[in-house]
Amino acid sequence: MSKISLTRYLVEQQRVDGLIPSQLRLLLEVVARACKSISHAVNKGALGGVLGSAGSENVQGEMQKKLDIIANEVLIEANEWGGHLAGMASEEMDGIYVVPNRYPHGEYLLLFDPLDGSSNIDVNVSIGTIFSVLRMPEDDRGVDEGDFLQPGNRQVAAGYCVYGPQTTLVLTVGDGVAMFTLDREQGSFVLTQENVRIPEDTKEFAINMSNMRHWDAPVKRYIDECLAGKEGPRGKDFNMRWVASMVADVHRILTRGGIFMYPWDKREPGKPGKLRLMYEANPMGWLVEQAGGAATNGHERILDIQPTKLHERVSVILGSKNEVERVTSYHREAKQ
Ligand SMILES: O=P(O)(O)OC[C@H]1O[C@](O)(COP(=O)(O)O)[C@@H](O)[C@@H]1O
Ligand SMILES: [Mg+2]
Ligand SMILES: [Mg+2]
Repeated sequence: MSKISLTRYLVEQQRVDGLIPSQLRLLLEVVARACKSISHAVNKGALGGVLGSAGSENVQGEMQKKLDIIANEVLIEANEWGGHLAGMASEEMDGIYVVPNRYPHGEYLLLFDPLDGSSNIDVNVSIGTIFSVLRMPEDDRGVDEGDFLQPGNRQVAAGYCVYGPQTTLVLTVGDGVAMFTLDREQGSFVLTQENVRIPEDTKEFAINMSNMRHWDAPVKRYIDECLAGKEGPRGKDFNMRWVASMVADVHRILTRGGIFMYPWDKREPGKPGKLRLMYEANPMGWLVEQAGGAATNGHERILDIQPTKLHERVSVILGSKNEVERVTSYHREAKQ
């Protein structure tokens, strides 16, 4: 059987199934090319001089790694000229990036976390790029931050690329989830799995356990019950995994199920959570839902949250449907 490249897959989505317009297909091809180029940079590691700190801070007050900045530049440069875009927003940029001369051609807005899992870059553990595509509001004359503040249920495409033992691009345009593996010899992404499904039940959870003493009661209750194993109320033993790269943890969940949580905690009570809504939780939440899973902030569906600012943070609970519903119900009960 002949291999199906990402390009052919997208052309089929456009022509045969009429699922995406040609402009969105081209945009996604440009994003994939940028990811390929980031993958090459990641692979060079110390040989390419790309490891280590950049010595600067981003808008969130986090130290930037060299690769955070390189990945951001690769995505901006690739999409500035090739992507039917009106504007871009990134974890690594304070404000939005208005694509020059976009009007009337820029139909879309692209948001990304150029390099997710920054703490893993230097130690050669999986990292990735997360992206989300929104439509540019039509009646608008100029691009401003307000145009980006759309809930996740308005995304037209979302995905990530994980740079691990393999480089894998995972994509949804609202018709299920497909995975593409980078064939380095051919230089192209090849379809390796379609109709990805997350099992509804799981015995595996992912959470940073070192924050346990700071959690809220519903999260503590859920994890306590998992830890109690066969003898506890769940009647089964659980396993734990925490890569500390959301892309890698979500990739595992899309591959074999599980629940991922980065909940609100008492360390910084004013912040809803650590992860960012627009370019981490929304794209991951949509991918997980498209694969039959669920994603909430403990109280509501992530995709229904109306953002109020670009770098808004959110509490995240996502993965196998029955587990996410259980944690969400514990939050509901605690509120009553
Ligand atoms: O350091 P911790 O608390 O384990 O947090 C890990 C989480 O932080 C993140 O690395 C945040 O992403 P960035 O690296 O893009 O800031 C997630 O990928 C991951 O789930
Ligand atoms: Mg991130
Ligand atoms: Mg990042």
